[in-house]
Amino acid sequence: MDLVLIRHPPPAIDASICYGRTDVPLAVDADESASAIAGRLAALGVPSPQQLTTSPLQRCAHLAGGLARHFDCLVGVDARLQEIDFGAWEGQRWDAIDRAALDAWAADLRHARMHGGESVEQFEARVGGWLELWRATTTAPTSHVHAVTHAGVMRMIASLALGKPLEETLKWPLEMGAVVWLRRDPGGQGWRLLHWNV
Ligand SMILES: Cc1cc2ncn([C@H]3O[C@H](COP(=O)(O)O)[C@@H](O)[C@H]3O)c2cc1C
Repeated sequence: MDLVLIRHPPPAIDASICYGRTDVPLAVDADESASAIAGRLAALGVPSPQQLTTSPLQRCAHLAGGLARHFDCLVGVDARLQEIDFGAWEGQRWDAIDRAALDAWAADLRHARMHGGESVEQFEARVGGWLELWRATTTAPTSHVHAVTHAGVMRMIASLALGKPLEETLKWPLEMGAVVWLRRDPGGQGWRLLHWNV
């Protein structure tokens, strides 16, 4: 089975601001973005979705709506696909956040939650719970799950699925609106990365 993960298009927020669970609107038209992404999916040879799953945040849900109109399919919402919660850091400029707090977070990325939001460990449990849905699935080997989600979620899924440290996948470039395609072969050892950031 295949996982096709789609990052939302650009949100209307300055890149210097910290945002994770903040519900930022899209800066672009959802239907136009959906058409462009659908063209990219077709060029890759991804089968049309029969159903889409999306993060509840509008930057994803609105794109999922556009894709659902384009493909004439259903959309389901799954809160496990929401971006990490940066707590008190949400909405602050990254360069305005206390340097010592940022350093302490980077030094213990897995457990630190001095911002009062989610630790990476908590985030991993939530996102991993969603990925686990597809581990023991008995669906046909050709089945595809299409999900609209966030950069942090996609990097966490790649880390868990490919057995790579999150510190590594956090460094992989991932554009707004980018597609990631993972495949789990029947009887295979695990997931393979077919495409990253296309
Ligand atoms: C450990 C960790 C550090 C992060 N720093 C930024 N993001 C993530 O949160 C922000 C919102 O993502 P999007 O635009 O796709 O909704 C981005 O900066 C993204 O990289 C992170 C996520 C995680 C898990």
